[in-house]
Amino acid sequence: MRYVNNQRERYHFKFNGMLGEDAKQDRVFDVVAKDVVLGALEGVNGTIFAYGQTGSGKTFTITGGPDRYSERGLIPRSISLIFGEAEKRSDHTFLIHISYSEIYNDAIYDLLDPDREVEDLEDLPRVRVREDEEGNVVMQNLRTCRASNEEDALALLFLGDTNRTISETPMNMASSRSHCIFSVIVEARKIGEDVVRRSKLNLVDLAGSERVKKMGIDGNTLVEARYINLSLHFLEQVIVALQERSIGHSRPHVPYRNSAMTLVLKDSLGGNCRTSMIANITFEQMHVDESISTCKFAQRVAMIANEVVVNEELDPQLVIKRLKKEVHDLKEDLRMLKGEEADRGPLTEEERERLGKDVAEYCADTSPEATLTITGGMLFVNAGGVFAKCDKDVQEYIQKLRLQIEQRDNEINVLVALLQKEKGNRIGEATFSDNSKQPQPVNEPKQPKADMNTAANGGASQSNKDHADLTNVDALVDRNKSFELFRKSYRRNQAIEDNKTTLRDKYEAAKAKGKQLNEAKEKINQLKAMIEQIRIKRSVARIVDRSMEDEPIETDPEEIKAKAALEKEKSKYKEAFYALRELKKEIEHLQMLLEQSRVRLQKDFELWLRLTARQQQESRVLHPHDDNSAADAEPSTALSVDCSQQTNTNAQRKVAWAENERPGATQDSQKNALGISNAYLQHLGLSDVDLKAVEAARPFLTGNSEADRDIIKFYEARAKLLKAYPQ
Ligand SMILES: Nc1ncnc2c1ncn2[C@@H]1O[C@H](COP(=O)(O)OP(=O)(O)OP(=O)(O)O)[C@@H](O)[C@H]1O
Repeated sequence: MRYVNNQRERYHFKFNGMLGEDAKQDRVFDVVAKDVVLGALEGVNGTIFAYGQTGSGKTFTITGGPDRYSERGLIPRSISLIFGEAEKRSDHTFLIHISYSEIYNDAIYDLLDPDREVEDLEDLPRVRVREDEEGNVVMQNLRTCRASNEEDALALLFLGDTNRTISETPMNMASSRSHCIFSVIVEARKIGEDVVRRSKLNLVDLAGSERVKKMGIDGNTLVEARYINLSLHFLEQVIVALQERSIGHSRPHVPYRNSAMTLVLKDSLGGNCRTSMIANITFEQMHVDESISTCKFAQRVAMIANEVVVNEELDPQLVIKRLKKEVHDLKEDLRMLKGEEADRGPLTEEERERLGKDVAEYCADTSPEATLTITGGMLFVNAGGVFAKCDKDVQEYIQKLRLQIEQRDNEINVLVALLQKEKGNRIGEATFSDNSKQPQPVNEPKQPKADMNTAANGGASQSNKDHADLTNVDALVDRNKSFELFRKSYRRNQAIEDNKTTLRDKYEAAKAKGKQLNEAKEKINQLKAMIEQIRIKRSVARIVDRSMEDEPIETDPEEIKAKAALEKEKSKYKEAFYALRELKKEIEHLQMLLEQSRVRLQKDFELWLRLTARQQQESRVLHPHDDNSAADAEPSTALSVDCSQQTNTNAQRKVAWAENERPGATQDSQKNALGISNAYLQHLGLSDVDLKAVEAARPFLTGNSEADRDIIKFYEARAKLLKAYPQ
């Protein structure tokens, strides 16, 4: 700790590890997530959550980048590890379910909704969260979908992400203004045992932890920001309470119930859960305050000690199954001992004789090890009086079996009652649905309002209710042209094109591997047939020529050669098989990325269209006789602009950024510039909510046109001024 001018200059934090800017996603996964995910397979609950300021890379870490396969985040990597391990553990059976929810303004929404035409968040089903009598958190109305394999699980992730993208408002397009929780519910049973292990793995992407004060925001944006800050504040309160508790302060209450987010994450925070927190920070000087506050928060979280146990219990279903089998076997024994026969004819003379002999021998044998083995179909035969000697023993044994059966039946009844009660409890808490019943998310991705081609072809199906005012704008008459124009200069177009090329290459590679696989398979079959032939020939030769009988089989040079070739082909086959499997995964991932890019491109296009229309209308109103209304006035660096008389909005707009950049600008002149920017917005009837739309549009405003450059500069300048002089 160091102080300069009474200001703290240095901070020291101690964490489990630090990953630099150049850390790749696979390393992040290995360091942060791998153990937690493997724990979930062993019945230990796990949570991984990312916390940090807006834009620090939380979504990138948890879900992944939008462009490349190598940028897959913790969720797809965890899915891959879970199903890879499940396949390896052949002595276990695994049952995997997925849920995916979003918390926005303290309300929880189910992102795995396959049915509806989602246009905004309110179209998604609402989830209620409550605690049961034992304090367990119950999510009511949250869909929990079965995933039989990795593809199913990825398709569900994709479905949720697509719903998330579609339901984003322009205000939150540039950043996630909600918390998202992707959960994997694992049930593992060892074959032949009655025990089941259950665990839940949560991967949580929290909303950005700052912003309200810096942006002069109002309306929905302010409400949204308040909710985010409030829930993060409650999260902090929970962490502080837990921290105090962990260092021995007796604190009666941990305020989980203050917000939906803290309640949902109750177990992850201070409960039975192995929790990893990722503190995402930005190194830039201007974000140093947020970075320090993120580190402080992480430091507190690091001090909480959770108590983790393996969630293991007897599975009533399995016990019932085993007991039923036992009862069945006992009944069979009983029937046999009572001499009840299934429909078999009478013993033959020969059987009678043999049975009589065996029984006589058994009865004559006085040693305790004496056994009677009855073979063939005689097991259920009424052997007449042959058991007379052992009758008393048999009666006792029968009685014992009866008692055992009764006991087992009782156990079954108790377990069935238990199971019914449990089922009753679960009804209404979560909807378990078999994924196979849902529309396949991969092959039939959620269709946005209109697809890329529809948009390019006139967008007849496009909902125009928001854009009715666009119809008179010349530049927007031809949506085809507009779309093409937009697409070409779209910031992410290059990444989309690159992905298309990669996808084509991967298809080619998969085709080549498929060919290799088939060739190896064919050769394996040929070699097997060849070895078979060699063996037949040799056997025939041995029969014909008795002198060959002594020749050792293993040294047949022809067979040895064929076997070596077979081994070689088998390893080629294996190599091609695994390569093809990897390629398949990569191809599917790329397909999903492209589909998501398509959805986002369409949304961005709509937003751009709206902004362009607004710009043009603005120009027409202000310059009705000026065809070249975009002509610029020089940016004014002198703050003599009187905004009440100012009609040239371009100049008015430029004042803000010019003043912001001007060397030697004073506080007063900058505040004045901010005032002018306010007046500018007011003059146009724009609010900061609209400005947020501009902000959202910024990443894809290319800066190629003067108007675009203007908006970008204005937005940047206003953001900086607001940061310096919060209103
Ligand atoms: N490690 C990285 N490598 C490359 N790009 C990254 C990395 N981390 C983040 N980015 C990029 O930075 C931008 C912001 O990241 P991201 O959206 O993940 O931030 P965030 O913390 O989730 O923000 P918010 O809280 O606003 O949602 C994105 O465009 C993302 O692709």
